[in-house]
Amino acid sequence: MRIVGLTGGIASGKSTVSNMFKANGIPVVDADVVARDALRKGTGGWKKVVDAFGEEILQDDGEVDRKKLGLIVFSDPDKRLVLNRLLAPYISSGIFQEIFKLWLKGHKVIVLDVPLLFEAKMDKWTKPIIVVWVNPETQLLRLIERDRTSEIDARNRIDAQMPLDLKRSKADIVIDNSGPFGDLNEQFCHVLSQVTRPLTWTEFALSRNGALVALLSISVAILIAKNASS
Ligand SMILES: CC(C)(COP(=O)(O)OP(=O)(O)OC[C@H]1O[C@@H](n2cnc3c(N)ncnc32)[C@H](O)[C@@H]1O)[C@@H](O)C(=O)NCCC(=O)NCCS
Ligand SMILES: Nc1ncnc2c1ncn2[C@@H]1O[C@H](COP(=O)(O)OP(=O)(O)OP(=O)(O)O)[C@@H](O)[C@H]1O
Repeated sequence: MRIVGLTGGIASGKSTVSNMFKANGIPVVDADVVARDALRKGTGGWKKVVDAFGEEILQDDGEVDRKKLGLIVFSDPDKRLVLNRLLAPYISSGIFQEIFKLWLKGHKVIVLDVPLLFEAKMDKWTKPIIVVWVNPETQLLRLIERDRTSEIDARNRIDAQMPLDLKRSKADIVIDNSGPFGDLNEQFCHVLSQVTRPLTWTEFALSRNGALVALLSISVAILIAKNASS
């Protein structure tokens, strides 16, 4: 199974690109959805976060007030680190469960949409890595408009992530989403054909699966040689 990594900055257009993959029959594991489930009332993640941040982050119904928690952690790097550390095990195990389910269903290509793919070091599990890039002015405007938030909060959220230009430098494929939807569509068609084409022998040999097959073949060859000589 090929796991394609999809990442980018906040409001750079990852979900928009994810929806395009889904519309083309490619399943997407969305880390934001997994992270939301990890913070639902009564879960292990919820208990740890309430213990650390106090009941004042809760709404009347006991669910976490995400807006409130967001304002706290996006303006304080130390608190954000605490939240990240508390939720990380639940998020990674949730992501692997989702991947496993899709593997059992026999999917050949899936997309892993993880905003913090590089920060969480999950990039080594994905190939190719697609980075959705957008110019800083457009990113800020789209974020303020979509989340109906203040410029300060939007800037805090952008600054909470690895710089988008650095992410772009680590990408196998870059989608520039600074233009209109039509431009994005055009780039997406090209990307879709790239990620759905079969791997070349060289790409396969250099992949983890290739290394695994090589290791197994060598082990079998050694076993056969040992049996033949005894
Ligand atoms: C702080 C929370 C409650 C704010 O919730 P809110 O509904 O306002 O935002 P939402 O979850 O939809 O995230 C929106 C975007 O913010 C960015 N973001 C989220 N968490 C983080 C983080 N810890 N660090 C940097 N950026 C983040 C991502 O680009 C994400 O796509 C929430 O983001 C959260 O629980 N974050 C910690 C879990 C996490 O790391 N999620 C990212 C999945 S890899
Ligand atoms: N090419 C485009 N032209 C105009 N608006 C766009 C374009 N691409 C995305 N948008 C809008 O920009 C906003 C951010 O896009 P989207 O939600 O896909 O970003 P994201 O990277 O998934 O964000 P997050 O990290 O917060 O999950 C949305 O309101 C979306 O409709």
